[in-house]
Formats: sequence, structure tokens, C-alpha cells
Amino acid sequence: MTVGFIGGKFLPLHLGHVYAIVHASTIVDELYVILSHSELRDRELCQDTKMNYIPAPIRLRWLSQLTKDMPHVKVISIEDQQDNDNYDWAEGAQLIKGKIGKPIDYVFSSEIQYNDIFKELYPNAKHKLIDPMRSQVTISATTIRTEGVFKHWEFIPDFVRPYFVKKIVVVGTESCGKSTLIRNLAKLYNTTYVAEYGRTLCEELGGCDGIMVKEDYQRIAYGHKMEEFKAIEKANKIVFIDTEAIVTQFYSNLYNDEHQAILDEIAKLQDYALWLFLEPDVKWVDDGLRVHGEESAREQNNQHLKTLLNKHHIDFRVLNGNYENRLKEAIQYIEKVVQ
Ligand SMILES: NC(=O)c1ccc[n+]([C@@H]2O[C@H](COP(=O)([O-])OP(=O)(O)OC[C@H]3O[C@@H](n4cnc5c(N)ncnc54)[C@H](O)[C@@H]3O)[C@@H](O)[C@H]2O)c1
Repeated sequence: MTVGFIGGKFLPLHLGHVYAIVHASTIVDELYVILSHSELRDRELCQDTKMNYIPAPIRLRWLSQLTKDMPHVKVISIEDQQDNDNYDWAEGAQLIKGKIGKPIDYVFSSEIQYNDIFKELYPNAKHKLIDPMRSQVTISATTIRTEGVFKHWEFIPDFVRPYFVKKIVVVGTESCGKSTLIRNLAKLYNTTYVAEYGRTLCEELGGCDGIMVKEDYQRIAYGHKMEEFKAIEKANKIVFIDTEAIVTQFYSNLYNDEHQAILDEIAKLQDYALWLFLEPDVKWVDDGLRVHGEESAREQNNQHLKTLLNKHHIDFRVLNGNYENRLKEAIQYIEKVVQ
């Protein structure tokens, strides 16, 4: 039985790594994929780049997802606790040998410069180079960190992409043009969106005026969150989201006079990259589910929502004017987020 391993930081995991791992898996009977991580070193590597530090459990999870249907491939995590300039290869090799716990026949990498190191540390193993010119998959993790993940999106595996997706939320009171703007943006950016879940529930109930109970707002917040998870899985760099937990709280206050702690807690977990606030200065459209069409009520609700967002320290960008202007301004803000 032949045993081999391939080690790396996978910061982040890209299709070049996938190529090397899959290739190596066809050469040995048992392959170990070693995630070598050190918070100190890995943070240093991400400093002054376009990528934030990625915690080890996230990288381990990507490797687990990649290899879950490869029974002869095992993923191992090894913490080095070293900085970037002083990696002790011999100590690292001791840890790797200890974790694998059996004779190693092959060490895989795509780095010619590792030849001498591996010869010394693994004298009984063959250093098998996989695509040292990187001609099959022309990317490196350093390039991705330096230039940003969005610039090299085509090299990011499907199951890694959701981690990097930026969430952009659009909020506003009734009939402010949210759903149209969100659908248009999703079309323009060729990505997914999450429709307002409160609407879905009201459609199921046959309306919302006077028939909403306290639990409905919780259902809306949970249901909305689940839709977000689904949309992120399929998103292309960005996902557009119509409404969130603070707006749900606003409606719980407005219709039921109930401030719900659970909605505040959900709001605290939200990590949107951009908040777009739509002013209700477009024509009010009665779609059968709306109840606050009067100009004074519209303006009062608008102010209440802004106050609530401010209480949560939300830094939102206001969009107003005609539909063309809103779209243009939204795009300008979004471009800054996806750079
Ligand atoms: N002590 C040891 O014996 C030992 C051995 C191996 C690895 N390590 C650890 O792993 C780290 C090395 O990781 P790295 O920075 O080389 O890893 P990395 O995360 O950048 O890459 C992981 C592996 O994929 C290969 N690879 C990367 N891009 C590729 C592409 N486009 N096509 C094909 N293959 C590609 C690399 O050569 C490497 O073998 C070391 O710093 C150390 O922490 C230690």
C-alpha cells in the first residue's frame, strides 16, 4: 500500500490546489492532505493584501468538502505557531509524520525548490512534482491575496465561493421600489437575490392588515435567513437582499406594537457589506398588500425606520429620485464593494 501527502496553507483554496490534490489522489492508495496553519503567520500573509485572514476551521472545511467522496483521502490539520520568516521545516515534518503515523512513500507539491528540503526530511519518500509550471491551472494563492478574490473568481471552487460573497441589503418602507431595484441589480450582476420574506408570508395568509401575530415576525426573520443561506450558495460574488431583521422589527412595532428582542439578536448577526436605503419618493403603488399609502404616513414611517437603523448604528446609503437615478447611484456604491 502506498501512502503520500500534500501540504499547504490553502489561503485560500483554489482550483490549482484542487488539481494537485485530485492528481495526487490518483497516484497513491492513501493520500493525506495537510492543512498547515499558524494564525500569526497567516495573518501576516494577509496583511496589506486584498484578502482578510481566513480562520483554519474554514480552510479545513473546504478541504473536507473537496474530499468528502474520496474515501482514500484524509484531511489533517496541523498548527505551526510560527511567523512567516521562520518556518521550521524539520519541526513541521515531525508533526506531519506523527499525525500520519505510517511510512510515507510520496510527498507531493508543485514546487521544484522543495526538492532538497523534502530529500532531507523524507529520505525514504519520492518528491512527486505536480504541474511545476502551473500550466494546467495558472493561479497561485499569493496572486489571489494580492489582487483580490473577485479578480480571480473563475479559479475559486464552487463550495469556496459562498465564503467570499458580499451581501448587499436594500431597505425602505412600503412601495419605495425595493423589489424592482433588487431584481434589476441581480440581472445586471448576473447573480441571485432574496425577495422580501414578509411578502411571501402575507401572500400565504391572504393579506397582512390586522391578521399578523407576534410569531409571524419571527417566522419572517427565520425564513428570510434561510433564503439568504440558499441564495448565497448560488451567488456570483454578490447577493442582493430585500429587507432584513431591523425592518421586520419596524413592522412588528408598527402593526403589533411589539418590540421583539429576538429580532434585535438576529440583527446583531447580520454582516451586510452595503446597506441601501430607498426614500419613498416614487409613486405609491397599491399592490393589495400595502396599507400606509397616505403621504404623511409614508413620511412618518420613513423617519421611524431611519431612527431604528441609526439606533443599530447602521451606516446606510440613501437612494432617491427617479428609477434611473436610483439604479445609477446603487451601481456606484456596489462597484466600490466588489473592487
Ligand atoms: N514541514 C513539512 O514537511 C511540510 C511539507 C509540506 C508543506 N508544509 C507546509 O505547507 C506550507 C507550504 O505551502 P505552500 O505555500 O506551498 O502551499 P499552498 O497552500 O500555496 O499550496 C498547497 C500545495 O498546492 C500546490 N499548488 C499551488 N498552486 C498550484 C497550482 N496552480 N497548480 C498545481 N499545484 C499548485 C503547492 O505547490 C503546494 O504543494 C509550508 O509553509 C508548510 O507550512 C510543510
